[in-house]
Amino acid sequence: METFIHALPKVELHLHIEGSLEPELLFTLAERNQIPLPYADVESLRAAYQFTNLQSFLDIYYQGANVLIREQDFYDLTWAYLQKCHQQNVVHTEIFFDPQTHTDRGIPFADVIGGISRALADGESKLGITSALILSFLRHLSEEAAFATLEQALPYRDLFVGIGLDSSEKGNPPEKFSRVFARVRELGFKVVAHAGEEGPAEYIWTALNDLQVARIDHGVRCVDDPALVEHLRQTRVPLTVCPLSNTKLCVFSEMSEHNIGKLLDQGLCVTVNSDDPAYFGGYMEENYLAIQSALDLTKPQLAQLARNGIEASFMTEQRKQALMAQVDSLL
Ligand code: HPA
Ligand SMILES: [Zn+2]
Repeated sequence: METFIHALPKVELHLHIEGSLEPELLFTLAERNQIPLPYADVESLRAAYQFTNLQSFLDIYYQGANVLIREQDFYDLTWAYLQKCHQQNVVHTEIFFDPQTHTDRGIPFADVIGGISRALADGESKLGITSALILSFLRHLSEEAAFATLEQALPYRDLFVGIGLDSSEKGNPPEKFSRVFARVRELGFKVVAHAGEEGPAEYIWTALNDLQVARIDHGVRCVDDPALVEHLRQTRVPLTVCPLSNTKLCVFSEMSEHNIGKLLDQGLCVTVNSDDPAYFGGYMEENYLAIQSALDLTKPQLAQLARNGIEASFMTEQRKQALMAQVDSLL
């Protein structure tokens, strides 16, 4: 199974680049930028990665991002992630970045997007990994702040393809951002949003109807509403599911309780992703392996998950067909 999972040409659609900051690089950057850390060493930092819910993770994740200061830091962060992709046969990745986490600390937007984009260009020319960038608004902040971030981003509009919505979900429903996403759609960007991770199935409906998203990030709580499951099955609006994230943040008590296998068998376009791999214990292959062993998934089921990732991506139809054929050739 390990060989089969490795051989699958994998597409990642739900990855926060700030969540790929491994403790070792975090310490290196803290030293380089002379940022004091409340942890003595890499081991004690890693030991602090014990989460009870989304917010307990976000508090540590935003603290970690404070070591990212220079354009080169954003390059190094992104390049380290792309090397992981290369090792794990991830051939295409669509990456979130959270500009407000950085601009609110006085880091220029240009340095954030510049460093990430420069690494992505090298990822394509040196490693053959294609990619797209998705700017994500922080939903615990105001709609006004999201509008200001959009304005700041527009001079760089050629560097990203879409806009998403992340951070603390409960109490920050999608409709809080209806107007800014209407503007985002007018400008021609793809729209995605985190919904139904911890928040209710209702937030998935409003992400679909108010924000008119092309994909739902997470979405696992759709099962609380059978009419929504049927809608997702019929429309094949993709869910970018993150199994290790869901168990680390106690969305499911253990992997054997995860619903990705059931949703797959019901015909929904569920995909496998790593979310914040440095914090949740694994990249794409570790996520595939974890669900395979806990849910006893077969090779055809794993291949269908890989096909769903290809289908759900923003790649050209031609590239999708070529990758689908590669998956099929493995069965
Ligand atoms: O899983 C997540 N959910 C919401 N916000 C996030 N920001 C990084 N990861 C996440
Ligand atoms: Zn996420």
